[in-house]
Amino acid sequence: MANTLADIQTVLRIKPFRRLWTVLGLASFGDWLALFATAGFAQSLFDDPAAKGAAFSATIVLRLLPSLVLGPVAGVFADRFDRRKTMAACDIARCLLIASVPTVYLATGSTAITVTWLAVAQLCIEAAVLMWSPAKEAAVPNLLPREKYEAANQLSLATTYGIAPPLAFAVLAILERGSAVWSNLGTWAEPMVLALYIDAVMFAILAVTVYFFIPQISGRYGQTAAKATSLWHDFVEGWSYLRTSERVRGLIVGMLGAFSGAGILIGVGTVYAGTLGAGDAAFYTLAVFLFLGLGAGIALGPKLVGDLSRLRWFGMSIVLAGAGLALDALAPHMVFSILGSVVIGLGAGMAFLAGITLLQRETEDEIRGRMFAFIAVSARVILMLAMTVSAPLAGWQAARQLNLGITRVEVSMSRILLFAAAGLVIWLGITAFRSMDDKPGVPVFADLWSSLRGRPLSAPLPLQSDGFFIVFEGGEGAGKSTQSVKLAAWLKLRGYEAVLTREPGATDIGMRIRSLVLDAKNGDGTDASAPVPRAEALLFAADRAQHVERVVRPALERGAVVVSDRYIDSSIAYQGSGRELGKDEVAWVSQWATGGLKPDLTVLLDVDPAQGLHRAKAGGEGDRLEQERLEYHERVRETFLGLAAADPRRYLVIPATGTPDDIAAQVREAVAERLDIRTQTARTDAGWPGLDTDKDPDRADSDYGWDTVAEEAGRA
Ligand SMILES: Nc1ncnc2c1ncn2[C@@H]1O[C@H](COP(=O)(O)OP(=O)(O)OP(=O)(O)O)[C@@H](O)[C@H]1O
Ligand SMILES: Cc1cn([C@H]2C[C@H](O)[C@@H](COP(=O)(O)O)O2)c(=O)[nH]c1=O
Repeated sequence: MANTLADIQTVLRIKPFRRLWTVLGLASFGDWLALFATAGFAQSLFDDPAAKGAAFSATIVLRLLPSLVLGPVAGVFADRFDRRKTMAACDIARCLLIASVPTVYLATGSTAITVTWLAVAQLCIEAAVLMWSPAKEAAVPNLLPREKYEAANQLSLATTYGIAPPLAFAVLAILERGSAVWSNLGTWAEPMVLALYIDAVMFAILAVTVYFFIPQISGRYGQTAAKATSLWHDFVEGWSYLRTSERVRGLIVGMLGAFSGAGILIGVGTVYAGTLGAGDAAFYTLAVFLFLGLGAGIALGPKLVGDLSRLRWFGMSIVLAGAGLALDALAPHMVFSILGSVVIGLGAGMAFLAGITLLQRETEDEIRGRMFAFIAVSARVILMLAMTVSAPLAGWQAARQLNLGITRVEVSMSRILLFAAAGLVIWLGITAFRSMDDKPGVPVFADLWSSLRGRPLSAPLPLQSDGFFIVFEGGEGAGKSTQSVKLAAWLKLRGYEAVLTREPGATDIGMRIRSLVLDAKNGDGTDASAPVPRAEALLFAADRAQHVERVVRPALERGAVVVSDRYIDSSIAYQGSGRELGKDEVAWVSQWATGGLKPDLTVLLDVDPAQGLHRAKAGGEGDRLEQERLEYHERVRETFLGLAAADPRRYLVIPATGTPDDIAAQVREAVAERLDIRTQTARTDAGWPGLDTDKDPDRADSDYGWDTVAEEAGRA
């Protein structure tokens, strides 16, 4: 379901989640503050500009290293122990470690000791973050109903990446600007020292909040005894879960694909920006647009795609990010690069949101922490690897000009790498899509288009069928009844179980609907009691739902050949075009009503409406629809022909001007080809189920009327 502001307000009304969200916001703020304050503090210990730069980047690298060692076990902790206690303990640890850095300096006054301790503290802070994050991610689903996960994730991601970093920078800027005032108080009040102490106090408050005010985070640990299995067992269990769950594997493959693309993009970014000839600012401009796209994807993605399957959305978003990379790789001008960056951001943002939400939905509480830890660690490793490999490669070999006639493109190693990244990401996106698709058989673009318009296509209901579904369509008097009876009789003669049926009216309910929609004068004898167009469309759809569920599906599941006089196309033509209700809308209603059941073959008997109506009325007035004006029937005919032209493999169009026998021969030929009848012997020599064996197919018209059909099919 697409999220609205109301959904976000709803999740914030859930007290435990509101508190956890506040904790998350403050913790993210604290993390960013700690990261940059420690880096800034390390810088302030040196005077030499080169040493300052090295100190800054070394502090950040130190924060990334522990994930390689500790990452795999962090998730085991999150799943094994009470998550509330894990989070509170990590917050206390962070408080003490952050406070210790300036304290060691103040106490010893030694740069060497402080730097050494800072390195140790950085490693330990990161270890605490590694334990805290999967515990928090895994706890969220225990506080919310399933359908609210996505809105909660939107809120969390916006807080972590949209609100917390600028707030942390703002605090650092204020502390720096006011340094002239508070530095006079002593070394302890220098900007970065103050920032670290403020941060430490905040983590202490968070520990208290988590421990005493959000008991719900404990979840199952609140009720059950501690686990009896070993840490190693839990670790191995996490890995084997990855092997057995195809969906979770698809999710992880997709997410890691996206991260490898991001790593290559960051690695080649500056060199690539240079090939655009747009000056030094080009790299930063592209980064800004990338983040704008990312934010838009997270904030607006769910609203944009509406009710599109989230499993499909995930794969499609990754492919979109890959397409953005390809656009960047080929961009002849800065404008295209900006567009490419926005597309990458959009795709990555949507994939990130969908991925986290799906992982929360798809994984059991017992294993969730390990899955989140796995993603966090692999993402960091892949990101670092992709950056370190692609950055030096990007500058390899000078760029060459490629003349494309209308424009010149600078072909450089950075673009080749971007193109390779695009290929990789698209391939992984498609792989993830395939392994997770929950609507196999539903065309991807039609589904996406319908979802953007608010009506996603539903997955076809499962059908175990050896049967074959043939439908006759066409205007009034085209000869559908004549031909369907002939075909059913011929099939029976060949030994098939042929079920002859029709719409509307193949079931008891259908008979009543038929009378409601077709009787020329209803109830009081006036047109006022006739169904209005939308009611008419829904009545036909209701008849169809009953018909498919009670007659068609069971017959197909038995392996029968079903021959139906009219089906969905009649609704598209008569109600969609004739009544001008909209072909797509009417098709969607029928698709839903039938659970997506499509005919294997549709025989369209094409007749000039004037001629067909003349035949059908046979001197009488005709039913309510036959009394419609000629233009109405012209529209119906055009629509039938249009549907057939759009899918020629599924349709056989026969002009209804030949004799009934000529037409029947053409139909038989097409059906025989599809059922491979010539190469088969009759299925039974003893007779046909439900029919007398001595019936002559040539007399089928008179012998096998609709009553026989309905009885055979078993009216419901
Ligand atoms: N090929 C044909 N040539 C001439 N007349 C035909 C042909 N096929 C059927 N008819 C006659 O046309 C009339 C209508 O035929 P039929 O009931 O089979 O058409 P239909 O398409 O099922 O009509 P409706 O849409 O009204 O149910 C019948 O009298 C039938 O004998
Ligand atoms: C299934 C279906 C039918 N109709 C119309 C078309 C005809 O006018 C009648 C059916 O009469 P028939 O003699 O049985 O062919 O109903 C429709 O308008 N929409 C539909 O979906």
